[in-house]
Amino acid sequence: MKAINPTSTHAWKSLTDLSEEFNTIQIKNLFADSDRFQKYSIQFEDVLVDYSKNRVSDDVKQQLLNLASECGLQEAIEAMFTGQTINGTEGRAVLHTALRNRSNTPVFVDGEDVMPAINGVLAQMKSFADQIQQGEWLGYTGKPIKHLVNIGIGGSDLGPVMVTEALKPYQHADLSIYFVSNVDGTHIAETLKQVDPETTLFFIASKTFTTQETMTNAHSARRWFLAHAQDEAAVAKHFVALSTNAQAVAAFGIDTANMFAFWDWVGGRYSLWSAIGLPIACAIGFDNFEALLAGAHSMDQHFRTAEFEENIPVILALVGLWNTNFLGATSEAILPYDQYLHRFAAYFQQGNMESNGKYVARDGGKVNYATGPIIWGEPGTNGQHAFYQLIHQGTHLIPCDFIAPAISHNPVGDHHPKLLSNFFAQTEALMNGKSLEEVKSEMEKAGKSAEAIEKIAPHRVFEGNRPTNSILVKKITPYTLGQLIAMYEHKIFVQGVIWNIYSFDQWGVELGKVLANAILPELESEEAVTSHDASTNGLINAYKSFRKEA
Ligand SMILES: O=P(O)(O)OC[C@H]1O[C@H](O)[C@H](O)[C@@H](O)[C@@H]1O
Repeated sequence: MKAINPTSTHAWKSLTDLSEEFNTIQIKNLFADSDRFQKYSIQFEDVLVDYSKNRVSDDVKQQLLNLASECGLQEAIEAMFTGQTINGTEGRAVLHTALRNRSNTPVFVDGEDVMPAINGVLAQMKSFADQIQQGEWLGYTGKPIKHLVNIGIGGSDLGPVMVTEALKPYQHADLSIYFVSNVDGTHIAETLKQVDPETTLFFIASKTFTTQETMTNAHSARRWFLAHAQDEAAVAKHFVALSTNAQAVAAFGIDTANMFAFWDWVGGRYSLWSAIGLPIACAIGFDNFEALLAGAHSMDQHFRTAEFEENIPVILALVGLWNTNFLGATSEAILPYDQYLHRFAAYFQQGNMESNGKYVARDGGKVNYATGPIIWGEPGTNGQHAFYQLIHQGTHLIPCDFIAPAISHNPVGDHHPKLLSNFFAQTEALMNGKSLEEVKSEMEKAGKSAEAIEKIAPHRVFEGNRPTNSILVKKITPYTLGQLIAMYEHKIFVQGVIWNIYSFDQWGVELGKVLANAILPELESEEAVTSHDASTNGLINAYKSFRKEA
């Protein structure tokens, strides 16, 4: 992959020039072009992406496309899909696309086709998920499994949580699923209260099988289980491992026959397509899991082959980059108008921020431009009654992605048209705003006094001109969800390429882990510590003093 400082490109300079004009240009005025919606929206199968409500013109778009070319995007895409070592700091390929490569064409890593191994694990997953779904996998007292408990954190938690929540309408009626991630004992304790050891299956999900939180929760679950089962041999019926680390799995006491493998070229936050997806397959059935893979594969094909100007992930990435690097946005909100997608923003908080939250460029120098934005969001309409105030009238520019299905899984009364009317209205309001004149005339019509109008009217003005993308899908199915996830994954990839950073490592999470391991033994004794700065010493010593009253 080329290592190019994007600010040194011709396109970056042109975009900088254009940004002066586009910092003040009114999006609503751009709609004087009656073809704008057609020109600035892309439909791929049942996914429609409308980016017309952005401060984007043909010139801006052309320069953004030039930027992508100057930064070697096409070569970078091919490098990823063909298994080249694009994770430069860990010396690894990045092949979540191979996990869902339904065309089954060979994909080589170091001269070896990875598809047979992927297909082997998928077959193992299918056989296991079928047994769970059909009530054939029995617990130590001969009863079928009813409760699925995934123990994992980060990429070994967020994907399966988000997907199983998003696809709840597809979940087997006799199965319930729980997720334990936090090392806070409350998480495992409250979960274990809800399940029955005779009918519970634990998935110990960890790429490394060394993560402190997961191992601590896994040991607690094992102790709890053995307190009931009183038989080590029963563990094999109730614990499976999803990992790349067979040695650590065996050391934990899980038979490697009950291990579902994946590989170091699967990043944690891109791993739901791998064995990490086993709880998904068990909850919604393997056919639906395969449909999820197929949806992602279709988006992969689109991303790899569509011209950049008609390429959804490329366009979303470029528009996001324009907002971040040229129009001053520092965050992006993901706002699904679908209750089932309530963990979607949280999922991409990790996906995006752990991938592109980096200030070190590929050559080891410090970047001189903004990289990954802060990602946040909640489902509409809840967010409207919480934080939209700031999006409409705050001092920060917050580009928003609105996501909604046209068809609801729960067509109750007029809920869905009401939900969607809010989606459409918000994007319109964010763009159009409301002028002082409009507010004044409304207040006059409502019979307000001149004095009241003078005082209140400015507070009721909306500047508007807030950029939004609208992503409308026909229905949230396993297939379209797979498409949406892959769409955002590739958006993140494209931005990382242009920002000239390594999107597939996460060194920034290490320091805190190391320091916590140093502090843990210091918490054992009651003696005051003096080994840190005054604040850290003070906090540790206050903790030791408070806990005496426990
Ligand atoms: O799957 P594991 O090895 O347990 O890792 C779980 C998570 O923890 C790490 O600290 C990383 O920040 C994440 O990228 C990863 O997904």
